[in-house]
Amino acid sequence: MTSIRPMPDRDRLPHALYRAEQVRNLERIAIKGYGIAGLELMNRAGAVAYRMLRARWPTARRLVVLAGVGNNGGDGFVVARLALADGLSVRVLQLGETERLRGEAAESCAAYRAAGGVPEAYRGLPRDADLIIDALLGTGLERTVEGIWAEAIQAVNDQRARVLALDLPSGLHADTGRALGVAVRATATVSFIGLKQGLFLGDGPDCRGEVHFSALDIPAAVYAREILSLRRIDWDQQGQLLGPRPRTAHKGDCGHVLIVGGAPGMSGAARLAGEAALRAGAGLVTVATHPDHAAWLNLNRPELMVSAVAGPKTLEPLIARADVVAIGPGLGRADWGRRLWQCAQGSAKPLVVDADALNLLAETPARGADWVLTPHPGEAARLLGVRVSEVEEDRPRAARELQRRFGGAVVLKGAGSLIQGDSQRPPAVCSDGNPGMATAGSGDVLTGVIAALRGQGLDAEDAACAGVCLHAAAGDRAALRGERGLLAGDIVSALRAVANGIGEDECRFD
Ligand SMILES: NC(=O)C1=CN([C@@H]2O[C@H](COP(=O)(O)OP(=O)(O)OC[C@H]3O[C@@H](n4cnc5c(N)ncnc54)[C@H](O)[C@@H]3O)[C@@H](O)[C@H]2O)[C@H](O)CC1
Ligand SMILES: [K+]
Repeated sequence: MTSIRPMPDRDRLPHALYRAEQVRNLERIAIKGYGIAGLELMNRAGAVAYRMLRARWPTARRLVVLAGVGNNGGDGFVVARLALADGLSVRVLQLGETERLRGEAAESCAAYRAAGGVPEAYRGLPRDADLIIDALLGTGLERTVEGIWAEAIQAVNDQRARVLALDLPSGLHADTGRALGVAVRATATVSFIGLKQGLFLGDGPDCRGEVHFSALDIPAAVYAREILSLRRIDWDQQGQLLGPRPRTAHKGDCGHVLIVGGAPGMSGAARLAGEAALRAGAGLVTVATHPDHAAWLNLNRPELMVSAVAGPKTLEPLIARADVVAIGPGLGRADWGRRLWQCAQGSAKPLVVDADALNLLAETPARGADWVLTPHPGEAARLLGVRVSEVEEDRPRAARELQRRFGGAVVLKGAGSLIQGDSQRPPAVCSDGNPGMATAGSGDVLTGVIAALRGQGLDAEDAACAGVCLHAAAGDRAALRGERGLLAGDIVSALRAVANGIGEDECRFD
């Protein structure tokens, strides 16, 4: 029986992500190199999807399969045939002419007919479906969805029954995660052979629902023949990079982080970054900030050390004492911020560069071997001299170009933050996180977290990957009390429990 990774929990989802062409290559190797027929793969895919839907929604009795004219549709016919054999009520609504079906898809349709099934031309969605199976489009999506295909997808999104997408939500581009016109918003997606990177990029997080995966029992040796284009990371995996604290540890062993920022009126950004660095395990944290508010910046967080800096002369000794410098939160682009940025940039210390320091870098580009840049799409666009839409159109490409031009490790923030380092490893995309984290100060918290991990000995790329995942997992923990109204300070409050692997139900104190 084909094994499936049944539950959508990220622990069992593979970390390897692929583009459509790579999955087709894996299919080709499985078929040509291991003699697994295309029809056999399709039958396995349909069987996996059918077993998964029966386990996930055992009371669903009335299924509607929306079938396209390619092999994604073929998967749908397999599901329909199995449902029919189980005595469920099932209707297959065909988009495009059934006569256009070819190869394995035509054979699956014929098997469905032989079992007593009668495909119908799509003329709208029935209102009594318990479950809709989206078998319209998979990795063969070639163009913007229009006409009756767009109407059908919109009808699926407008109705209330649960939706299981086969391989990909129809209309979602397998490589970029962009919805081409319109895409199905699925309750769950079951992906086959290779987990598609588009499920974790662009519109993917909004369309995919729960993610399930099956390799369809393709031999592991097949995967050795295809390099990853992207790797999925999460805190469950990245947390391993931080071993337990030595019993003899003292604060000097855990890194001294210097946060530089907080121009007049923007002290909160520097304060958030500093507190986040403490909560992510830094031994010492100093905030170098504007004299206007230095005296009270740490009033209710005395563990933070605060120094008023007027310019390079007062900043240099603080940089000399630090292990890592995070510059940018609330820095501003006035003369004060500019002079501090030039001073920090000229130091030999590992840097984490965020917010206005990135905008100053965009004005006077430079390369850094050992820094971590953390742009959001707007800052990335300024650094690259392009429109934001071009960054968002192909995020892996934008991250690659940023790393090529500026060096170090780059975190391209957004839904599915991307990390591109200068090692031979493929870029990484974090699958933790939620829209509640799109809130003022969230980026400042991330800057503090990455700086703290850098100060605890991780290199730029590892600190960026682990920092993004810790920040996102803390955001998910904070979102247990609701995404709307989630504050950056809530993320800070969740860091400690998540960093120590303590579950939500194990700690009821704030
Ligand atoms: N190959 C195998 O052994 C397996 C494949 N699996 C499933 O197959 C699909 C990929 O199938 P493919 O036929 O390449 O493409 P699609 O079914 O996704 O559809 C292509 C089909 O649709 C037309 N089309 C493309 N874009 C549009 C559009 N915007 N509007 C309308 N029509 C469009 C195109 O002309 C083609 O005719 C894969 O995702 C899996 O689901 C099995 O899972 C494993 C074995
Ligand atoms: K689909």
